[in-house]
Amino acid sequence: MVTTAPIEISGYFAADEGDKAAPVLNAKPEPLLLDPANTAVIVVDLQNAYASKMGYLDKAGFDVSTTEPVIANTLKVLNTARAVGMPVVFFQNGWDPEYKEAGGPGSPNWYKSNALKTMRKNPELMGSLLAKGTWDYDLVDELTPQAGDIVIPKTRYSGFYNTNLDSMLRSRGIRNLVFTGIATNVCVESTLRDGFFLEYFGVVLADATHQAGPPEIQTASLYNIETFFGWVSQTSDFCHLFAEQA
Ligand SMILES: NC(=O)N/C=C\C(=O)O
Repeated sequence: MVTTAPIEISGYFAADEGDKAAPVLNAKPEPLLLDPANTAVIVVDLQNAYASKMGYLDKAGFDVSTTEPVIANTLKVLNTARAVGMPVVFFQNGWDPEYKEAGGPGSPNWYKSNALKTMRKNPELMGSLLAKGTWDYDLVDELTPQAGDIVIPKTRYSGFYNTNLDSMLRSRGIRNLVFTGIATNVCVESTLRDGFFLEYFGVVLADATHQAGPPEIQTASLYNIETFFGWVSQTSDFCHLFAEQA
């Protein structure tokens, strides 16, 4: 028989611990069990390219004037996560300085990447956007990784594609992924979606993310995540949940 009763709490119920042991995160569409022992924080592409004035997104015409809270809130999340021993994973998106990893005209990425399109339109920018070794590729200064953090380079939007993310997570027993970063509607959503297909529970901290595009894109992406692929919460909910254990 199919039950129509609303779900009161979602999440991974560790067989040997019962369902009451784990902290419960206030989230939409319903609260989510979030055991720090099987949860990792995933910081998506908080590089100058995506979060700073004069970075790639800015140069490509996207509004980055309100990305500062993303960095400040991610910092709060990282302080909390490290204090309770949660693994922290940073992604860095980009390619080698000659853009071999970006793919040529045989790759859809060559046509859809706004960084590559911007550089083709402005050849003087060639080599400066999303190229390893440049300021654009670097993580923002405020979020310098600490000892024990995991830094994973990636060449496409999803952090699961062609990277060692899945094995890094599985080998640590991780089942829940807490997302911050830029852009909500591109690399955050792509990675959370791929995680969903691999049976990870993904939750986005909305005020620690920012969209590429107009504000309604943020709303649309969060709707998509909350309705089809995962959960949506806020920085303060995450930090308060673990404050006592930190
Ligand atoms: N990090 C991202 O979400 N990237 C979005 C666009 C791009 O990299 O061109």
